[in-house]
Amino acid sequence: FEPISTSFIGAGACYFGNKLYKYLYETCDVNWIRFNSSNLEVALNKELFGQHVASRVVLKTVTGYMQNPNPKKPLVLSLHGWTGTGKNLMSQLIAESIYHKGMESGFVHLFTATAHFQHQKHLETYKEQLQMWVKGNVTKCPRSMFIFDEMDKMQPGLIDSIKPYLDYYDNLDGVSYRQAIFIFLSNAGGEKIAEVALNFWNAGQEREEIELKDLEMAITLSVFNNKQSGFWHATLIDKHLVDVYVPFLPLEQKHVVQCGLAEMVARKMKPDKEVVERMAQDLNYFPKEHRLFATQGCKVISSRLDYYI
Ligand SMILES: Nc1ncnc2c1ncn2[C@@H]1O[C@H](COP(=O)(O)OP(=O)(O)OP(=O)(O)O)[C@@H](O)[C@H]1O
Repeated sequence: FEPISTSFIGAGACYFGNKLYKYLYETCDVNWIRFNSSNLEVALNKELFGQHVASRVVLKTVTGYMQNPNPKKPLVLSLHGWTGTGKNLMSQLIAESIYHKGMESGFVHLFTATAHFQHQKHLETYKEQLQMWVKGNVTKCPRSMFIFDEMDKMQPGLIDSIKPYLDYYDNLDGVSYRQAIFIFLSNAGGEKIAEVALNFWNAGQEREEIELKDLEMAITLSVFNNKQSGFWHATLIDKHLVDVYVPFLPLEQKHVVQCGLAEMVARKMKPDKEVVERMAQDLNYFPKEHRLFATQGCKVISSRLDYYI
């Protein structure tokens, strides 16, 4: 028997203890994982410049998937485009719209080909480790996110090892992968996408008129034809396990200026358009005769800016 006051205090302490625990230690529940479609929309509009096709496709696909209580397979996105055009940034924005801790979440896993799967001779070990890692983490938290950067540098065959997890199975060895999210990033298709953007420009059409259907062929052709890429022969392509191929357009000078201004704001500086325009003017652009697209996108902005301020 416990006097009422002590049991109340005990319950209160337990409640707050539990809250504190959840606050300090991330848990796989709505306290830490809650998708917010409007947050994603706002972030895409505010932070990702010049990518109207990618923004639209990702917002629709991720929202549809996250709002489906019973998806038939995990979400698989493949992001393609020229260097420095915002593919990593996009993955970050998706992670932030789902996980309270964004990329810092213990449920978000980033793999980079050149860092994690460097040595060709270890391919079999990598395959085993990758399978174990994905299985272990989805067992711990079904709503786990796996991002594979530099897919075009990934050894062919490696991604095939996790193919069963991306498929339409109800469960595999008692684990269901249907709540998991896989995002592949690659430069494959970047040149073809740039070609399409250039054709629009040559024809006097607005960049904003470019639609997904204008770019889809460019991506799939490059992905299928690159024998060196991690996608080559990957059965996940043959089996149509990728839900959507997301094209990233090459960035123009005005987008580089936007990146520069955003960088100044991020550094808590007063945005100075003149400084940023001077920096943007000195960057390299292609094709040479038109100086239309930034060769390195927005990638070098944060280091370059230092020379101009
Ligand atoms: N479209 C964009 N809008 C806003 N910022 C961008 C955009 N593209 C790139 N950036 C900025 O440039 C830097 C590099 O971008 P990010 O890493 O996302 O490019 P990426 O497409 O993944 O490049 P890579 O293919 O070389 O890995 C980041 O600081 C990012 O914030």
